[in-house]
Amino acid sequence: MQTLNVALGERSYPIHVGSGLLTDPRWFAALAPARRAAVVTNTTVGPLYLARLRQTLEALGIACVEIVIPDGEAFKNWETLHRIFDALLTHRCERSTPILALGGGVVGDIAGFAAATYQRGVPFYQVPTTLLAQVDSSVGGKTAINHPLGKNMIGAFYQPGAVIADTDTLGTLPERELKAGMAEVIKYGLIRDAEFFDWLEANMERLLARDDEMLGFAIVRSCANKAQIVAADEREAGVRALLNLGHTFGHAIETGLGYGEWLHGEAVAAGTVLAAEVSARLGLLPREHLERLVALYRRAGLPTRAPDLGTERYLALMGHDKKVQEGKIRFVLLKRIGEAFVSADVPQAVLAQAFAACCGDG
Ligand SMILES: NC(=O)c1ccc[n+]([C@@H]2O[C@H](COP(=O)([O-])OP(=O)(O)OC[C@H]3O[C@@H](n4cnc5c(N)ncnc54)[C@H](O)[C@@H]3O)[C@@H](O)[C@H]2O)c1
Ligand SMILES: O=C(O)C(=O)C[C@@H](O)[C@H](O)[C@H](O)COP(=O)(O)O
Ligand SMILES: [Zn+2]
Repeated sequence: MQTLNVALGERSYPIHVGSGLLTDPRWFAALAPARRAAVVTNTTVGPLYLARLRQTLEALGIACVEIVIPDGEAFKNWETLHRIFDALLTHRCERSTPILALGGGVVGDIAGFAAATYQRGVPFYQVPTTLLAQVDSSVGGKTAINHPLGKNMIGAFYQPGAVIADTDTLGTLPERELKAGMAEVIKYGLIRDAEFFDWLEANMERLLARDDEMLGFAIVRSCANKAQIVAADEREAGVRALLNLGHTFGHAIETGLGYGEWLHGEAVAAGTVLAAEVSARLGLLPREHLERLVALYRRAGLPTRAPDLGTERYLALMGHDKKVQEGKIRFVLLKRIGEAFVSADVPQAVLAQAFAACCGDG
């Protein structure tokens, strides 16, 4: 078991990572003196883990209001958010009633946004159950729902009171979801932690085989990287934008195909290859580095080619990116494995060349 800290002054919070946390009341003691808590989960995770969490909370004298939403990216929307508000109101949840998100990034993002806005903000706890959520989405306070025109377009920065990541839950995670989570793990290596990238190259097969020790290390190292970035730049005025590597293209893929066809991590992997291709074509990233990252994605079972939406459609979709400033799309590019930066100077011709090189069946 390891605990990290996200240092944000009086809003600092711990990230607990380890085995058996869901059944150990110690990690949930911070919820007291609440006598009730609302647990938001979904139709897949609920049957697997809600009873365990309920028992743990009951041991602390906390009764559970259970809010079970449909499963999938397509449900990270207004309608589901309203269903959560309806349930909170129907059960007379109060300003002091904590909301817990039990599930992957979809549950975490939407429950977090509900917590940020219900009665102008109630206590919030992340209990992530996917690799992606344990290494990325549960940390840092970005909460949101999707809009048909763009990913995560409506949301709030709202930090949790704690992140409780029980690594045992990864035992039931489908293979495709484990691989999708690996895209965000690899991201930390690419943007700032070259040593971690080397380690991932050395250990990818053991990670995919769910070696507990390896996965634990990867989760803690990822969270440590994210915690440092968030502590330095909570609201993405600067360095936090690097966490968006591959996302300008990736979000366009997710939105363009309709939410859910490609998993977020899959879209981020293909989007990162596009960002790396642009970087290489601009003479910024050596081709060998591009080849290394493509090889690692392949070994992780992630896509390295993007769908062929056409340059015009990509540009229109990317025009909604949250990093757009004064109408200019800002891209996260790579200088080498371990160093990324933001650039608004990507000529359209280079983008078109990168799409031609990296889209379609190849
Ligand atoms: N807020 C952030 O900083 C941030 C960061 C990265 C991604 N995200 C968002 O996170 C979402 C993706 O998250 P995700 O990859 O966790 O997807 P997800 O939440 O859809 O979960 C993936 C699938 O795994 C299932 N599942 C979850 N835990 C399980 C378990 N332990 N056993 C079996 N099945 C389980 C879910 O029901 C779902 O079907 C996207 O909406 C993305 O935009 C947010
Ligand atoms: O925490 C961040 O900052 C990130 O960018 C993490 C990303 O992995 C995540 O997908 C995030 O939701 C994207 O943020 P957005 O602001 O582009 O919606
Ligand atoms: Zn992401």
